[in-house]
Amino acid sequence: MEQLLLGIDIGTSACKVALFNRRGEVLSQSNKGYPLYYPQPGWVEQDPDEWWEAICAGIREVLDNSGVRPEDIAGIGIDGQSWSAIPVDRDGNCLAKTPIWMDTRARDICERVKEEVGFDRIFAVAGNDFLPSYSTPKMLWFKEERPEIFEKTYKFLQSNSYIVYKLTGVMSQDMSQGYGIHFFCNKTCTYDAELAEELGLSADLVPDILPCHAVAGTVTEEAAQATGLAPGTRVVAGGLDAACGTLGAGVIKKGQTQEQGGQAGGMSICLEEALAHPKLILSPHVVPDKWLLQGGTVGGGGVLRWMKLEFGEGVSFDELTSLAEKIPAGSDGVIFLPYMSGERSPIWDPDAKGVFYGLSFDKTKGHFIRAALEGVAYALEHNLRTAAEAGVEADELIAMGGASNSILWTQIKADVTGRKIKVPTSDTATTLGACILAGVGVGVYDSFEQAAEETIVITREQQPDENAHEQYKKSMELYLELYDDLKDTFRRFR
Ligand SMILES: Nc1ncnc2c1ncn2[C@@H]1O[C@H](COP(=O)(O)OP(=O)(O)O)[C@@H](O)[C@H]1O
Ligand SMILES: O=C(CO)[C@@H](O)[C@H](O)COP(=O)(O)O
Repeated sequence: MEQLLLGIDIGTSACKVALFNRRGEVLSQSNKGYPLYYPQPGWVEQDPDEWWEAICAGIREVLDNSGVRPEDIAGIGIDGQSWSAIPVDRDGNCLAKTPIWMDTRARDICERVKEEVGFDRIFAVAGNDFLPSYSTPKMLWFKEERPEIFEKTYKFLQSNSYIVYKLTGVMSQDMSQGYGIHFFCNKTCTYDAELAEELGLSADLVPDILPCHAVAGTVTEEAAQATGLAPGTRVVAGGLDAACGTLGAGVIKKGQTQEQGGQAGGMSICLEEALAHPKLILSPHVVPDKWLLQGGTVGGGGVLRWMKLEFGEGVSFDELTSLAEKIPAGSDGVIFLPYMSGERSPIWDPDAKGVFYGLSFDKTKGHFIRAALEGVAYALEHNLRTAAEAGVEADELIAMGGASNSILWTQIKADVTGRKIKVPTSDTATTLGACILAGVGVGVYDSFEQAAEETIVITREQQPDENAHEQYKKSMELYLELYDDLKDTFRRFR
């Protein structure tokens, strides 16, 4: 009997479900979208039960289209977007929409708590700054602004944990997503109960911690009814989407670096120690005893998705990006600041705005598209330079996410960063990473190294062009200067 593995990715724009064989070949996959809600300026939230509905439909579609026996699925791995704060009661009922990773509603709480508890005390445990995008401030927001919900809250769950619960009835917290909780010690991967109290919370509000590849539970009869899965199928704890994508891109050794091309942008540099930087993001890798020093930007693939929705008039991504092919590197001086919901690393400015600079009558739609693609690449380079300040040098990049489908965009990132970019088989690195976790957890693979060896194939490599890189050094200076010149304006007119 072929041992199959099912990967589920709770992305920002959609959930992806993919059925893999042990060689990492996709037998069937589905993509089911769900809405984002923007109820107030700075608020971005999603409904976990809409995630669940989409995932049930996605699993059924994959099972129907593949024709496999559900019993042949040896394990299920789930990865999800970062920094949720899903309040659930004792019966696991979701009590409210969750603010997602772009949401900055808790910004005032962050400023107050950092005053009261102190940056150093928090950073010493978390290895991350106390910023509104993270889960902890969102838990405090529920406590202070929605006490009627907070009082009924038994646990706050992460995105993947909520779906693990819906499948198995078990509430868990995986190590990689622990980084969203500031009383989770990134070095020891344990809770600091004292810091939880100092922050005004309790470690009892989050589930027990599991390694990402540990079996959290098995599919219940109820979940089997909802999905078509076989009852008893093993489900592992899973992890952070960026970390699973990093694993699925084959980044499991020190210095290897993932380039993130989902809605969010950024990178993850694999480390063998918990090396923090106040302007970057530290999380455990989903691979034990490894860590990821991450740059997480708001404007990743989502910038192009927004342009396609608002200005694309039904064209495909490739048709849209083809307009940029004819525009020279640097977009004839047009610069785009991709700060479309404030910006996370390395500037951490919730007031920052998206900006197109350098327009004149001779500029075309192609200039807008190319400047947008380049702006995302400048944000990536800004994070790589920040990591270098911490003594962490990223060498070659390995691309993942939907944006890695674009040869032009990948070339622009190579030219801006001056680094070679390798692209694995397809943009299913995130679901493949989730499946590798399941495969190691249930014994299909003996190790992560063996799994990566068997499943990950690099299909193309893109080298930086020296002339373009020289041009981009100048554009990068202008990009950085524009933000420095505008940041006070962003704040005064927030
Ligand atoms: N062919 C393409 N060219 C450029 N960008 C693409 C292409 N296909 C998808 N994308 C981008 O990839 C993003 C979706 O990637 P995905 O990894 O599915 O993100 P998420 O998991 O965050 O939903 C979209 O924002 C879209 O802009
Ligand atoms: O914040 C991070 C990682 O630190 C992002 O990875 C978000 O989790 C969104 O992921 P995508 O939906 O863009 O894949």
